[in-house]
Amino acid sequence: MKLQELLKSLHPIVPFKGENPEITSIENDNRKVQKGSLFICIKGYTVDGHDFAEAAVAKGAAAILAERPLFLDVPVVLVKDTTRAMAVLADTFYEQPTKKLHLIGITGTNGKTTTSHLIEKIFADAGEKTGLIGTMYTKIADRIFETKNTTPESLTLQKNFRQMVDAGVGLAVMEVSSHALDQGRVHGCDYDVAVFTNLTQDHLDYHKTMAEYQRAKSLLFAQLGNTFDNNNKSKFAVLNADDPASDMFRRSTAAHVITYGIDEKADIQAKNIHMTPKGTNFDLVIEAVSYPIHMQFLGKFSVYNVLASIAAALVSGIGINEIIASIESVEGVAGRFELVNAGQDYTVIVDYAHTPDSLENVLKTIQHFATKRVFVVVGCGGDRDRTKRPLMARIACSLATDPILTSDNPRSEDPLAILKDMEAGVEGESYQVIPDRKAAINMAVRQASLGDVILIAGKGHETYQIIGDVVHEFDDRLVVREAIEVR
Ligand SMILES: CC(=O)N[C@H]1[C@@H](OP(=O)(O)OP(=O)(O)OC[C@H]2O[C@@H](n3ccc(=O)[nH]c3=O)[C@H](O)[C@@H]2O)O[C@H](CO)[C@@H](O)[C@@H]1O[C@H](C)C(=O)N[C@@H](C)C(=O)N[C@H](CCC(=O)O)C(=O)O
Ligand SMILES: Nc1ncnc2c1ncn2[C@@H]1O[C@H](COP(=O)(O)OP(=O)(O)OP(=O)(O)O)[C@@H](O)[C@H]1O
Ligand SMILES: N[C@H](CCC[C@H](N)C(=O)O)C(=O)O
Ligand SMILES: [Mg+2]
Repeated sequence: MKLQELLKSLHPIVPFKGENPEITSIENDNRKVQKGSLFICIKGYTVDGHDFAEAAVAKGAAAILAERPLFLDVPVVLVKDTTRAMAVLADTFYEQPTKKLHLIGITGTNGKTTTSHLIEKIFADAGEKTGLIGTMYTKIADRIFETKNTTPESLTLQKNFRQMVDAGVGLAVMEVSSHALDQGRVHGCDYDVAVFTNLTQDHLDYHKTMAEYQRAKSLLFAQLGNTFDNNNKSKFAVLNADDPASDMFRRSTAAHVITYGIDEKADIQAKNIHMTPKGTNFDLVIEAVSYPIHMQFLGKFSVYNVLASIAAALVSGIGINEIIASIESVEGVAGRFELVNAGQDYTVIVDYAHTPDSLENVLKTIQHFATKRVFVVVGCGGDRDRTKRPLMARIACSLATDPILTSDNPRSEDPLAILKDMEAGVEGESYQVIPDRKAAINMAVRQASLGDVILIAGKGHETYQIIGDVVHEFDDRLVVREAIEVR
């Protein structure tokens, strides 16, 4: 595509003039630039992309998009906000791929990864080629890629959507983080369905207040559009009737609103929830018709994820019986309430609970079936919301008999300082502090006996531990398995 044609999509008040090279790709990382690339300079939180423009030209960049004048041998196009412009250009360059996909976005503090996997499974079982973007990976039909962020920036996102369209994908489901909404990473995404899971404390390091965090989440619903029929497709907001934040999201959107819930009246409702050691049974009630559901997950929080998935699939036109069959066949999602069985006579669960609410939910679920001691091995991530640390420690101490406070991903912080922050919430309580995560897991395994439960919380599917700048191999599931085997 020619540079001038690409730039038209920015709708400048005065048209850009000058040279008109062929643009072969768009990049915002100089290390990925090839001959003919348009290099976009982004002023980041860590470094300023403008500082890499010269290196980009040396690698063959044909043009530069910047926020300030740069004196280089290729055309330099100036805009006020390169991040915003990048979303527009990416959408144009990749030929508006989201218009060709049925796109479902999921936001909320907890449950996004789980719900996105459930939705993906329902569509796959219905015979659709699927794509998924989220915390664990990006999946494009049968190919899986590792991802750095839960929601990538606009350039990567639109490129992935284009690859999905080219691979014949019909349904794309993605997690939409509050950071992504705040930073405009999803500008240009033409969502058909937006799903809200729940809003509880997390990420206050970034958003500062819960009101700001909620405002960021509300953008997904506001950005569903203001028309009722877009190419004859209706847009839907799927909201959690039991979460007070839904009211603001309902008021933020022109889309049709479908609610799901347990306690409050909702369009899609779960009643008579009954938990067994093997799963959860409930009655799904939709417009006075009741369907018995036997799912293999545990916990009230899992019922919410299932209801949200059912709602998203229903408004997308999948039949209720197909949806139920699919949901009932799901065994679980990696690292979410994942059982580790290595022949031991006590229960071991690895779970990704890294917020106060998720830790509380998981421990309360365990309390439903635990008859003896409950060990919890838990830490808090470094360079993340500090205010959740004492809360998580308090929850661990009040809902487990044997709390062991340890490290999660300390990142650039001192692990002992993070533990001090946690301990501030549990003065006078009885707990152990073992900063080394492996030693903490070993301790739980050494002390557990017949009928006890060990919950290893916070890292779920993660296969690494970040200490300082170093990413060490670390998988809770493998570490605990080894501990059980050598005991
Ligand atoms: C605070 C934040 O959101 N940071 C994101 C941001 O990084 P940044 O602003 O520091 O980027 P930077 O390193 O300064 O780079 C600026 C520019 O220079 C370019 N550059 C940089 C180096 C170089 O050698 N050459 C070069 O061209 C970069 O490509 C970039 O265009 O842009 C990066 C690229 O998109 C993101 O990967 C990065 O996420 C970091 C890793 C992060 O930790 N983000 C977290 C807070 C986050 O976004 N989390 C949410 C999920 C949370 C949840 O729901 O639990 C998520 O969606 O992942
Ligand atoms: N609906 C829910 N409500 C509360 N807690 C939940 C819910 N679903 C899952 N959890 C808990 O939260 C943890 C994380 O779940 P999941 O990975 O699905 O959430 P997420 O929103 O994708 O998280 P992240 O923002 O880190 O990507 C689970 O391991 C479980 O402990
Ligand atoms: N997406 C979350 C993941 C947290 C996982 C936990 N293990 C940690 O490192 O804090 C975040 O970046 O805040
Ligand atoms: Mg996730």
